[in-house]
Amino acid sequence: MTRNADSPARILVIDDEKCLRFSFERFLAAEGYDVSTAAEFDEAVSLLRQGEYDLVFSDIVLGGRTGLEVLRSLREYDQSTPVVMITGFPNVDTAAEAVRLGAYDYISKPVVKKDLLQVARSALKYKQAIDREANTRTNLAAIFESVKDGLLSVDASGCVTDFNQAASRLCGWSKDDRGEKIDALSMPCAGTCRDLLTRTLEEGKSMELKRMECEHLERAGQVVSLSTSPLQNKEGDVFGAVMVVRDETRLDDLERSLNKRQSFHRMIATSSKMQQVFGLIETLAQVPSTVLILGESGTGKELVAEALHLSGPRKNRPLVKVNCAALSDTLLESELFGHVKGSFTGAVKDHVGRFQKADGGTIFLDEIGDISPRMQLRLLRVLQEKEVERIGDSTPVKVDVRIVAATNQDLEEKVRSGEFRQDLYYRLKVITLALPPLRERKEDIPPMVDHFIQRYNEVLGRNLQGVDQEVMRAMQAYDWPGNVRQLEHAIEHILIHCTEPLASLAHVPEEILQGEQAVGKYCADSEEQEQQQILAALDKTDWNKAKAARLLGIDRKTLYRKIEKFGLVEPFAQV
Ligand SMILES: Nc1ncnc2c1ncn2[C@@H]1O[C@H](COP(=O)(O)OP(=O)(O)OP(=O)(O)O)[C@@H](O)[C@H]1O
Repeated sequence: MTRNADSPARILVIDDEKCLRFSFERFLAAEGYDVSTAAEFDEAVSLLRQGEYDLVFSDIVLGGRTGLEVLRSLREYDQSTPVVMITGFPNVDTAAEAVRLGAYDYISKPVVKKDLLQVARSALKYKQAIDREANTRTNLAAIFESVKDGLLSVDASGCVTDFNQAASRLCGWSKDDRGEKIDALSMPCAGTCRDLLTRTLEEGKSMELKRMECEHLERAGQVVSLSTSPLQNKEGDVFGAVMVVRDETRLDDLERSLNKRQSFHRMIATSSKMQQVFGLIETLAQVPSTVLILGESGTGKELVAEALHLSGPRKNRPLVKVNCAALSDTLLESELFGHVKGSFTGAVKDHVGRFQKADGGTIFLDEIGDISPRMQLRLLRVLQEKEVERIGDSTPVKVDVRIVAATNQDLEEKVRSGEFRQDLYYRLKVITLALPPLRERKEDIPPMVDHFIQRYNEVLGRNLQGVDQEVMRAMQAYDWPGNVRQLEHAIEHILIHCTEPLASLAHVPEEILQGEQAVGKYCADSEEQEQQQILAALDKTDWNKAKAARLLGIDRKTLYRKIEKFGLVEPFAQV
């Protein structure tokens, strides 16, 4: 029978004296209690079995039976309902005995109304407290079982006192393990949790272990976080410990796949175009063929070369990078092939070339479109013969080097115009890998912004939390002629100019706000066009070379080299 919490307390009065039953009923009912009466044992037992009582008054002598028998019968199925014995003078000892056996109290005849009501109130209060405790316990047990985390408790001696279903599922414990010492249990895992619990008991301190693979035999790859706390009494004595086992396997898997998609080596990108690039890099890394990386300046060609090297079997051998546009022809030749002492003025000692330094590994020839016809021929020989000749020494040296080249120029056009050797072009473009410009993969901008903020926070010792929505909108609207390099510079600019936690438009470089599209995308098809683009950028920026390089989206060093190559002079300096 379900009882409303507001319904009056139900009291059963058991006595064979009619007038006592009558006066008890009257006194108690007047107080608002719901009172029933029984004159003898069988009737009492039957009423008790039918209904839920909050309190029982029972005469200690009931014809041939006793109040003790009523108590015993009730306790077979109900531990909490208080029973108060009613006793005449000669039976006081029996009543006291009844209290020892589990009766709540006794009252002596003749019963005074005041005493009756007082004992009723106190017994009902006691019953309420017991019910509350039982409810709490039931709720706790329900919570204990319903939480997804595994919970386990041990006593002071390390014996398992309890664990929930999640703990059985995660750790493989069974009913039989209750009461066993945790360090004697055979566990299907590395047993890290057991060690942590034991230490918690010994040291009386809470402990935590984040994300560890627990080497569970039946749940391969299971990753859990553990936290333990000592159970202490008011005096601070440890009387046990609890452990929470959180299953992080799914999170770990998710993160792993997310990471895989968000970054590849040092590259950040979520766009499908870049996912394809990542996949292609993985495939190409396994073959020794020459790869030509194409893409506008700042798209990440150098990072692709790095990823190609690091994803393949040569990863433990050197990756040697050469920016062909940053060196003069003679210097480039000596850098690539090496020289012997005295082979030219200034060759004061032997020099090992970068091809030899890269032996067994990879050489990355950046800005390959810029090399002179003489260098083109020398390079062709290396590609054909797989050997190099040092300047001043005609003995060829065998090299085992994978060649990865990159350019932001239209090599095909250069071949047509006779600026680039066709045979070398065909040797280089065995496999081409084209990197899309940033404007064609704008979904990569938010993760890159986060990445660069994190990087420059570290470099500059700052704590920028991010950029506001307007900044992100402006960044998404902009076309980024300088691609990722320009985005990176923009974030560096923001970090330098912003001291607030969140960057706003006021901190964003002007060219992005004005949607300036620089001087046309920097991807020159001919030297003449290239020269014009560079001049336009220099003009626009009053010959501020850092700004011009940013506008062109090329490296500052490359710009200096180009200025030198084309013999460009600042108009003001000419006067
Ligand atoms: N996907 C990316 N994730 C993170 N950083 C990137 C990414 N792509 C490029 N960068 C960064 O942008 C800058 C330019 O990249 P990188 O030098 O590889 O470009 P590039 O195409 O070789 O340029 P250039 O043609 O001028 O030599 C570097 O600082 C690089 O770390």
